Amino acid sequence: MLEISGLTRRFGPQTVLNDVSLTIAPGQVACIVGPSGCGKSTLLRLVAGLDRPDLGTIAVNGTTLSSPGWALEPHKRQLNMVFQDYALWPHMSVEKIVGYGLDRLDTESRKTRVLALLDQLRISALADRLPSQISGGQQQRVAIARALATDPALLLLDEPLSNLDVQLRLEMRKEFSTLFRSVGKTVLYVTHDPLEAASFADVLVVMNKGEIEQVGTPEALFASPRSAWIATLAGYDTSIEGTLIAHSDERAITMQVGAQPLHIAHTGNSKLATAPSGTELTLMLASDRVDVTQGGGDPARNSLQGRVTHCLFEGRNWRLVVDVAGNAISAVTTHRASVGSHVNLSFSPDSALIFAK
Ligand SMILES: Nc1ncnc2c1ncn2[C@@H]1O[C@H](COP(=O)(O)OP(=O)(O)OP(=O)(O)O)[C@@H](O)[C@H]1O
Repeated sequence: MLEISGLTRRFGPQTVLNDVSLTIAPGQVACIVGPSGCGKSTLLRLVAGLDRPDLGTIAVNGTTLSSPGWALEPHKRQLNMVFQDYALWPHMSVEKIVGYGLDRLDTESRKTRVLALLDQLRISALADRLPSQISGGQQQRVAIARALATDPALLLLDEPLSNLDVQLRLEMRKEFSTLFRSVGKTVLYVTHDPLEAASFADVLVVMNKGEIEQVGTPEALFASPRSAWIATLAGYDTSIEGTLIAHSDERAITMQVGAQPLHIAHTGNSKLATAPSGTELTLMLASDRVDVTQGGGDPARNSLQGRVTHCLFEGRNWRLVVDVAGNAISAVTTHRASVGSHVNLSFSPDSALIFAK
């Protein structure tokens, strides 16, 4: 169990982590995602003991690792870290690297443990090779085997797949989902790729500007995203900016988009219910759930009028880019539309998300 409470880290005037609290249950795989610079690596480094917090505490399985004014040295923490560049010692064989932290074991036990790990990571055939004699994906496995060798309570991984090509990254996602479950470790995994994270995480931790924005299973998060950034990940790939005119009820509003009043029924957003008129809003839609019909029309609920600026063939469908008061809205249709033509865009309430800025 990893327990982080009120963690704050400042660098000069910049607060990089602000009052971050998080609990990860034993054996869970938690992936930290968020835009570049939001503080993901800083959080991982504080847990690893490579940096010290200004405020807050960190504990693993009830043992305090860090509290105000006090920090356990990194090598005394029951955890190991896998770095982005693997950090393998170039002059050692794979077998020596993996067994490096096992000097408390006798030679025979050490060999047995190392061979079992090499087997688990499917790199037994590479035991005698140097890091320079194996591929990036294999180096990655060696780094993980080394991190697991001392049986840590917590495994930390910082962007472990970012140096691999796309195909290998997809392969490794599958392997990670099996590996993490089979070793039963609590895992804290940082990545800038939310879909990588969602593919095997038990818990997604979304950070933004040094704070935790949302925590939950990937399915729960994508079903009810709390921010426009998370909504983008959940497939809401096109957006419209406007201003709140009025609430009709808690699930319907009128939003001014350029000269058009847009009446929107939506699935509810508690923050929106209290927003005053004049609030800037972002309406997010999924381009494959926007219906396109030809010609203008009455500005009915959940419909907008615009002009086609691009019509792009995508193999099976057409992607239209439609200008609505300066917003480039994307919509996927089964038929072509002429550039310059006027179209009506409509969407159902359950495919619209609205965020107040
Ligand atoms: N030692 C440091 N001194 C000053 N500022 C730092 C230091 N380390 C990190 N920062 C700043 O803290 C912020 C968060 O950095 P961090 O590396 O944690 O972000 P990140 O979310 O991991 O980003 P990325 O996805 O780009 O790796 C950044 O603005 C960064 O410039």
